[in-house]
Amino acid sequence: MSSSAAALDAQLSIEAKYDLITRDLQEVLGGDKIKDILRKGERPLRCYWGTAPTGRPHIGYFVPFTKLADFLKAGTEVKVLLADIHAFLDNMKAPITLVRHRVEYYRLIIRTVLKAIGVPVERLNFVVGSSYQLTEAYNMDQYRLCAMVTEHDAKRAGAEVVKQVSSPLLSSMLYPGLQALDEQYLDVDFQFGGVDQRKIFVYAEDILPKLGYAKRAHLMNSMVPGLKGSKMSASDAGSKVDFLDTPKDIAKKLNEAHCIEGQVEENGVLAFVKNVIFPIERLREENIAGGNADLLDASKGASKRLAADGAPPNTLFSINRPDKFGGGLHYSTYEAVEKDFVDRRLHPADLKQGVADAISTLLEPVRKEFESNADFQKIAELAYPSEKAAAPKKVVKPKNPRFAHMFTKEEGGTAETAEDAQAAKAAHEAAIAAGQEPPPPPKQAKAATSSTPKQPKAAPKNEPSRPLPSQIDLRVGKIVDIKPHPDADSLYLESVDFGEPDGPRTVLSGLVKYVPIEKMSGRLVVGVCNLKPAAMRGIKSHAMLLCATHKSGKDGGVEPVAPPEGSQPGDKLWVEGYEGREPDAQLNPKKKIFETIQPAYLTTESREAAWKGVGPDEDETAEPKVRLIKGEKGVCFAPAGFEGAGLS
Ligand SMILES: N[C@@H](Cc1ccc(O)cc1)C(=O)O
Repeated sequence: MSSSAAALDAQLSIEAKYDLITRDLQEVLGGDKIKDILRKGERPLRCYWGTAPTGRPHIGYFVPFTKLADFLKAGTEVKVLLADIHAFLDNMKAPITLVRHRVEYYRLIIRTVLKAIGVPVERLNFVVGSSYQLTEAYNMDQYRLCAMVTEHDAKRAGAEVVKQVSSPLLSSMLYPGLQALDEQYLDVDFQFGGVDQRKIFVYAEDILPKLGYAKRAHLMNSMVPGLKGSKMSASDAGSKVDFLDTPKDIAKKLNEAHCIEGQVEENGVLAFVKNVIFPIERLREENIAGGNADLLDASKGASKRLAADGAPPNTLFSINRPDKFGGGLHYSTYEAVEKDFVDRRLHPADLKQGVADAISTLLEPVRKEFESNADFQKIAELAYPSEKAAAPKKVVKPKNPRFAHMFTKEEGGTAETAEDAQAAKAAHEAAIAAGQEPPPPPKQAKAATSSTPKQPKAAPKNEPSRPLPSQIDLRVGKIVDIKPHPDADSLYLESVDFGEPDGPRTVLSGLVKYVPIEKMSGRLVVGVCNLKPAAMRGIKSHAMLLCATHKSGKDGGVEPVAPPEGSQPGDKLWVEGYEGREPDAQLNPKKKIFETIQPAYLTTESREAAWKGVGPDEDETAEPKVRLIKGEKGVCFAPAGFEGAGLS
């Protein structure tokens, strides 16, 4: 520890240290344990942050990095785990032959970036997972753990972190257990990670005491949406800004970022300003105030200030706006940026430009280091050899692409109009095709300055070019009346109360073969409420019940999905991560919105209803993520026996 850092650390009160450790976090589990250790003052706190060296790290990593600085400032001993074994346990995200090169690449890039933002790297302790995970003691513990944990619990723990596939490898089930053991073997008081690690953290809290070890505390930062919205992950390239991108690359990616005028929600650019730019600049100020200005020495690889020369005092972030658009802008708080943006005094184009400049400034020393260091370049090439030869696009895997049993000819009788028939057929085909082809890539909105006169096919402004799961209106309904359809043997004719003032809706469902009428009557269901009404054998259906189809196919059974316990008719349901958006009033059949979203509906191994897809705000090559379908009261479930089922 440098003497100035030690001095600062000694000056801080216990509360101040705790506040520093926990500021900006989304969640803290076991904060009391941390306070106890601080209070006793017998030894420094110890923590670790782990990363599995898979894809190239990108600027989303800035978020945990500023926290590492906070931990150090509060006198905590910080380890950075380069979890090499985890990198291939997770569905071979890093091939075993490449993983050691990736470890070196991660080590180098992380160190270089940390230096650039003024984190005292010499105080960090880098540890490679395999350096202790192959010992006899660790392995014996890992077997003991395996003898205590069910497959179900292990899968559940990894659901948000480990890639979810239909036939999971054994390795993916070992992953969370190893991460739990790491806390013991790295001898820490707390583990820090993104809130996506929460299930693994809770699992660790449960399992370590059973193995006779102490339960650790867990600190979680929120998931910052990528520039295109949603979590930034290392394993999907494309739209993410790489730490080694040139200013030109950065400007281009920013230009394509999701940033709608006046809108704060789902705005990846504003989120970046809030979660990265201000914390980094605050760190810079604190380094100066704390007598650690040496960390900001450009000759040692630190980046420049993001406040313009001559900006008013306290400025942390300046936007170099041309005079003709009102001139430079200078901000000392994120709130002020947000306010200007909401009040439309700050235009998206200027914000994007300002953020692109800021990122370029932050990354300049990183690129310089890379360009002047032949070893660094060699490691990058070894770690990511075929990077330039475009990697094959990942395909969204087939996921029971069976479309609604009510709309197809065999199940639902004949559709009445030619248009309905065509829509149903197209829907069916789209559902099947979704298994073979990824959805079309998002179209980039043209910059405001574009000289292209017209783009007839382009999606209107503010509207995503691929459907959003939130466009589907999912609601809790109650079957208040049910009888067989007078003219179609396979259909029930139901009255379903969706809590609407106009009374219940008429709904047709092709469930006669699968669910006895008495089990349907009075049941709470999940309705898809904004499909264009479709007539079948003379009666129009005004919603569709979301149903699970057994993983072996319809012969295995079809059952309506249940809304969360305690739900009321009319309660809204949504796909996790897409809450708070208004669904379309009615889905335009020509846009095939439901048809694109539906094939990615499924149930998890614990029967939770979910959507496993790639949002329009994500890179289309990203791994589809499992996001639960839920409401205020909890998650929607399929009945027993419908694990890993399709939903339609
Ligand atoms: N699970 C972490 C990586 C990690 C691996 C092992 C650990 O002990 C800690 C963290 C991630 O998703 O990036």
